[in-house]
Amino acid sequence: MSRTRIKICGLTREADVDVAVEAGADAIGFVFYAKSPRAVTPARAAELARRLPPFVTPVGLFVNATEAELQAALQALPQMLLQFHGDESRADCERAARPYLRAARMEPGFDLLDFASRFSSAQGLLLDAHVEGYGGGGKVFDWSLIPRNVPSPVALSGGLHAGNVIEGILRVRPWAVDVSSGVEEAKGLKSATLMRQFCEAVREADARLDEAST
Ligand SMILES: O=C(O)c1ccccc1N[C@@H]1O[C@H](COP(=O)(O)O)[C@@H](O)[C@H]1O
Repeated sequence: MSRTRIKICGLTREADVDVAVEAGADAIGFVFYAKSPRAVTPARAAELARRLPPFVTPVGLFVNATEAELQAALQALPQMLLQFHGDESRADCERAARPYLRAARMEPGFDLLDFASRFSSAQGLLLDAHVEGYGGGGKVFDWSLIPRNVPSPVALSGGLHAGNVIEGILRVRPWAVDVSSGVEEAKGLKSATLMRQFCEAVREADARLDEAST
């Protein structure tokens, strides 16, 4: 049975966390990047993460964070999965000795297979569109740029919403999907309706994959 994992990223309010969990999110992202409109402090992220039930993973998103910033966030939220979304090297990603996702900023000419081999210690690769400001831009990239034989689990991201995620899943067959601006009513403020619609669309895509395989 297909079960595409769902990550909803950039949550800043308790009510949004509760709806995301109830709608079926497997992971909730907290943005530790001060320039993002969705940025939260480590203390605030820890407060929000206290609402998560077992088996829903908190994910900390970093963009070129300093060692002190990374450690402060890890101290507040020791159980989180790390997501590196900037220009971090493999050594940067490994320095905390924690499981991590590495974001690849997809654009024509980008060699994803080379990137995957450079970041083979990542738990998975998160494929996002190349945008100014590193991410969260709501931009879809050309999914045909993704080779078939990516050796790591792939989280498809970049401009996803309830209206295009079914097509994304059917075409790319990712391990997970990740969404931020596509489920927002305003930057950093998630919409309960859009989050529910997004999760329902993912389940619909899974049902279609199962139907196609019988
Ligand atoms: O959310 C942000 O503000 C952000 C800032 C810097 C880097 C990444 C960011 N978010 C991540 O970007 C992708 C795509 O987001 P969207 O759905 O296109 O808005 C997603 O993985 C977020 O986790």
